[in-house]
Amino acid sequence: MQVLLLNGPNLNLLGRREPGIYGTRSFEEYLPELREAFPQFELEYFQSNHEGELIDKLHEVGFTYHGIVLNAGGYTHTSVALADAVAAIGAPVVEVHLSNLHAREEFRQRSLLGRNCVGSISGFQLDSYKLALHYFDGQRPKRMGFRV
Ligand SMILES: O=C1C[C@@](O)(C(=O)O)C[C@@H](O)[C@@H]1O
Repeated sequence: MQVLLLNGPNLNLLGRREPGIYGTRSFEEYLPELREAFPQFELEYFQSNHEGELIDKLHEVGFTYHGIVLNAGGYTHTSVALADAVAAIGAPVVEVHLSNLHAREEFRQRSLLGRNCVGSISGFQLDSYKLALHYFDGQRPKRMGFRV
């Protein structure tokens, strides 16, 4: 089952960018740990600093993948177009953030995407992604008590 991990602007600098807020590990460092923890999923990772590329990626996988874990970075708070793309596709999207948005500046406390997502996870650093994948794991079809 395919799941897309989609990161938006500036998340390519994780580990170097404001480490007091976002931690000291890059996403590339974390990814193998995530893949090991969830061997049941085929995890594809895509990052872009460009709004249109993020939208194109959502369109590309949004009608075939099992789910999408989306950290839209700053676009979370500004992008109607990205929010529309999340609403347009069929795959469920879980919004994630490393930092606890509720404990930050007021402009970060509003997500334009949130209403179109199945849920939002914020504040658990890189483990926010793990928690999102646990949600998708719980959504897998089960038969006779065994995972299929
Ligand atoms: O780029 C980011 C990262 C972020 O999405 C997070 O993961 O905590 C929070 C956003 O407000 C910020 O613009």
